[in-house]
Amino acid sequence: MKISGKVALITGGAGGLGKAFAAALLRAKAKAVCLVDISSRGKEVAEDLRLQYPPSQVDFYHCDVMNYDLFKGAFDFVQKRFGAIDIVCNNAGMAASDHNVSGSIRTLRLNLEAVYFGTKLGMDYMDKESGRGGVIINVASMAAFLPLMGSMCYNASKAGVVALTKSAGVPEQYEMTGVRVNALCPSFTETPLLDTSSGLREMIAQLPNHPIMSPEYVAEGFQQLVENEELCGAVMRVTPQKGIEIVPNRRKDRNSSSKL
Ligand SMILES: NC(=O)C1=CN([C@@H]2O[C@H](COP(=O)(O)OP(=O)(O)OC[C@H]3O[C@@H](n4cnc5c(N)ncnc54)[C@H](O)[C@@H]3O)[C@@H](O)[C@H]2O)C=CC1
Ligand SMILES: CCCCCC(=O)/C=C/[C@H]1C=CC(=O)[C@@H]1CCCCCCC(=O)O
Repeated sequence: MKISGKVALITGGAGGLGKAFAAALLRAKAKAVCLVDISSRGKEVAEDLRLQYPPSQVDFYHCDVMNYDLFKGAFDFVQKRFGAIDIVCNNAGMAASDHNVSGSIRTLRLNLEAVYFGTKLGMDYMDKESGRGGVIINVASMAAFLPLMGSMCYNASKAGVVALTKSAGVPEQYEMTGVRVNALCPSFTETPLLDTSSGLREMIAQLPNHPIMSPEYVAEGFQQLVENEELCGAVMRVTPQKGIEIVPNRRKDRNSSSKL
């Protein structure tokens, strides 16, 4: 998809990765980006981006995406203000340690349930009948594949996002909706999230060959998932070791001419 002139909604847009994704779209001349976030910091982030990237429009919508009706309100707001939505990024997320039961349950709800809400709403608002097709990027994590000790629900939520995205992005579904759905799986990235678990930075520092990536680098992968029309149901890893790469899709391989 050509980003120029398009309208985007990004959840968790006040945070480290959300702001970098918004900036990438704005550099590519998106018409409008709406940051949807529970934190009122989103207002200043939107203001900052608006000043950096005129004449694109940048707005903030205060919302808890764990509440379906409130989240739907964000879609209505964006559509009314800017016109048909083209790009949805389900990025809002959190982490909690296994000792924290209520935090772990909240992690499952925000990182997985709200991504289901955003995927369903994205399809409802952008499909060929109500909109003009589009693309949904769901932010998972390398934790979907490499379980981090001490955060069972974080890891499970991210594995769930990968499975949900693959299901939403099967070719038969795309034929009906015209909406591509892809997952982005970054490794450790320099954002405020890294400071929410005590001792996490020390743990990362002890991992061999594990520099923390910049949000701008992860945003390069995000932009490829938006732009490349061939990617649907795709899962992208972004790691400091191997860079930006698409995980081989076994379902596609099975349907291809290869007999392996
Ligand atoms: N930073 C990292 O190392 C990695 C992060 N990720 C994922 O990237 C995504 C973005 O995280 P970061 O930018 O790193 O963290 P961040 O903490 O900077 O941003 C997360 C944003 O989500 C918002 N948020 C939290 N609860 C919300 C709710 N109920 N409704 C709406 N917004 C809500 C927060 O206010 C915050 O602005 C998350 O899904 C995270 O799991 C994935 C891999 C690595
Ligand atoms: C190789 C795996 C890369 C995973 C990248 C990622 O998603 C990182 C997320 C971390 C950000 C804040 C966290 O809390 C997340 C990891 C959780 C680590 C385990 C914390 C356990 C504890 O607090 O006791």
